[in-house]
Amino acid sequence: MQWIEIDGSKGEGGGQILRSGLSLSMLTGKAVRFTHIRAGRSKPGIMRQHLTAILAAQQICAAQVSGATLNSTELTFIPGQIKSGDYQFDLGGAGSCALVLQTLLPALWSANGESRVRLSGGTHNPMAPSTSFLQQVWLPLMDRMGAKSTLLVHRCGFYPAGGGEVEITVYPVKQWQTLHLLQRGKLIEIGAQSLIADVPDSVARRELNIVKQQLKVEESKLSSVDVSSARCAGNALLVKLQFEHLTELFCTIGTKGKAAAKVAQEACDEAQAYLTSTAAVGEYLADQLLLPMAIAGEGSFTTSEITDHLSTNALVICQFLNCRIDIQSVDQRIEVTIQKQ
Ligand SMILES: Nc1ncnc2c1ncn2[C@@H]1O[C@H](COP(=O)(O)OP(=O)(O)OP(=O)(O)O)[C@@H](O)[C@H]1O
Repeated sequence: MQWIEIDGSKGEGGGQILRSGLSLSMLTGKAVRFTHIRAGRSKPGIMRQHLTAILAAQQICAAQVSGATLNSTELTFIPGQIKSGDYQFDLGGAGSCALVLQTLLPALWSANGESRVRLSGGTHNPMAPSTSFLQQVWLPLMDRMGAKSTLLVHRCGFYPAGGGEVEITVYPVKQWQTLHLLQRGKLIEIGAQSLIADVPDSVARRELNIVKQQLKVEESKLSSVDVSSARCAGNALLVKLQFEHLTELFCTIGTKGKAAAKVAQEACDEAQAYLTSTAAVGEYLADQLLLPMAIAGEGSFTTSEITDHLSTNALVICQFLNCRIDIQSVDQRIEVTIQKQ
């Protein structure tokens, strides 16, 4: 058997190397051996969120797996056939539902039939895409690439208790479409939403007022949403920028002891930095577009910087797929081009 060897200490050295490797192993049927998993993190090895992704991937493609335990730094994964169907997975805390879903979706899009996945965990986490980001930014772009799905968030889940409930219906891809996102086009609208769970509405108001002043947002485009059925108190501020060719969303998380003004300032700073650049795609979206574009066989986008996540993900993808990913600086922005070889 031919093995793909992935050294998890390379480049960014985090969980994305493992997740992208799993997605591609399921999709291509190639066996993979991971070593030095998350060696770049202060607590290396497989954490709860990664373990859920591994076990979910194993179930979906009947894989033979060894090393799938918490803190393990090595894993082997021999994929079998992808099966569409109904699945349910639990992150057992506030681990990111979005990251687990992103791991599984490429395989489910390539399955023969429709699938439904229910997942419990965190919906709005720091350092991960929120389910709002998936719903409003990433999945609509996947849709344009021919990969359709419907994501419902039945309950929000915040750190530390989690308990968010999401459900996604995934439809098989008939034909991948090429997507080119070189320009963002004209700004159509800026809006902001503050999600609050057992947090006073005055916190949401303070956040929204800062966004209103700094980003010049109309009052009618601001809203606070009470999501109090969440298992623990929580707050997420979402700033949405809708352009002619795509939507970007910046999400910052409010935690106990963090001032509402700071939560709002972080979101405004991220949005401002993006608005000031001429790139179409923000830094987080950039690394999350690479894999689907490589699966589609072709694609391109502009972004503002070459993050470690972007360059490391490109290396992992090229270990599995016969493609070429060019990342180069052109006119004060970064142009990323993906082509089949
Ligand atoms: N605010 C954000 N909005 C959207 N996506 C985000 C945001 N913050 C981080 N991400 C995305 O989350 C992913 C994080 O990957 P990373 O490998 O760091 O995560 P992880 O598995 O939780 O790992 P680790 O604990 O190893 O850091 C990246 O794809 C990144 O683009």
